[in-house]
Amino acid sequence: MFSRILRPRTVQNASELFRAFSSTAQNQARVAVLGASGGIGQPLALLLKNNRNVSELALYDILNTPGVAADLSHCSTRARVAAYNGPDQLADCLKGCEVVVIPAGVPRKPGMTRDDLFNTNASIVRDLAQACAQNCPKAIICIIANPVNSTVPIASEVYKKVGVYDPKRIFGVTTLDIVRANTFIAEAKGLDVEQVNCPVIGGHAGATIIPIISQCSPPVSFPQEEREKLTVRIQNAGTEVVEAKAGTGSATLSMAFAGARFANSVLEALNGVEGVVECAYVKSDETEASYFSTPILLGKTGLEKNLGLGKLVEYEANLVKAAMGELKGSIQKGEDFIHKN
Ligand SMILES: NC(=O)C1=CN([C@@H]2O[C@H](COP(=O)(O)OP(=O)(O)OC[C@H]3O[C@@H](n4cnc5c(N)ncnc54)[C@H](O)[C@@H]3O)[C@@H](O)[C@H]2O)C=CC1
Ligand SMILES: O=C([O-])CC(=O)C(=O)O
Repeated sequence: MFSRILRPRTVQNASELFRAFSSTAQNQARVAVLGASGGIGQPLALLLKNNRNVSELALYDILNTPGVAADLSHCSTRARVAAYNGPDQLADCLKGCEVVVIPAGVPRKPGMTRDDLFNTNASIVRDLAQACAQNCPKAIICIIANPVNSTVPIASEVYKKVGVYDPKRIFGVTTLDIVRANTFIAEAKGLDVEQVNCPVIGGHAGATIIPIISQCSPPVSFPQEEREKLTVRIQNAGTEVVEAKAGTGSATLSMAFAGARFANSVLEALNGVEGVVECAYVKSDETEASYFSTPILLGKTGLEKNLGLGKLVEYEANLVKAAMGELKGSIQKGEDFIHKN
């Protein structure tokens, strides 16, 4: 039985990612991964296969899902695995799903911004969101595909068109930014990374990634120059990986880790666990940008309560101000794409 109560404004630590595997889930869910054969999709599917909150794992991609599913299905965990290959099988994949995770789309190469992926990924997310809206309108949708600042508005506009929009059920996954902030802060301060919890708000691209180090738990402090360096490192961490991978892709393993953590938090909240909090990019009234990531209390129908920005120090408040232009532009671009296509 679940008994853990998370304090609001906290996020889960790393060891909790695997906790569901050793606990007894009350309700198990059918979970789909769209883009399951990819660099993120495969390790994410492995982590979800290992999660006791998952009864059925529906793997969809435009290629190679039979092989991925056959391989995964031999793991001696309870989740049943099924492969769905190509658009003709997408509807069957989605029927009955309570949670859908979407890492489908092309990754960056060195020199590209996340926004440079828009031309390819916007239509991928549009088509997948439409299938979700038609086949599992009540499912919680977790969007990993970049540019997240635009793909979440894209999915939302598609749901509006289909007539099933519920902003409490559509999330942009920014968990990797929190995972990175926790890791870098723990390294800098010699802390146990599993005890560190630093909210990251805003969006998921460059200057829109805003670590709120002043709200870190346990409290940490840095001289201003060091705080700025740490902030910039968190903002550029995706690029750090893109450059290290030298043209072969972007973060996959750490993203699978982060995506599995977010999906597990959603599943636990669906199961009635109270006090589950994650930062995520959602429809929001917290700032002048109509989508914004803040700590979110998750519940049985997705977003239960937006916990807001909390108290910011001047440096952080200025980062929020500086992010507004880019964030609003990316949101508008996503919405326009659906209105014009
Ligand atoms: N939100 C975040 O923090 C992060 C987001 N990403 C983003 O995740 C996305 C995926 O990255 P990777 O897995 O590394 O790429 P990848 O290229 O290794 O895998 C993408 C998969 O999507 C599949 N795909 C393409 N079109 C599809 C469609 N219409 N329907 C279903 N599947 C389709 C491909 O066949 C491929 O298997 C990229 O857009 C990347 O920028 C990556 C890291 C972090
Ligand atoms: O940097 C990228 O393109 C992939 C990503 O979103 C991340 O690693 O944060």
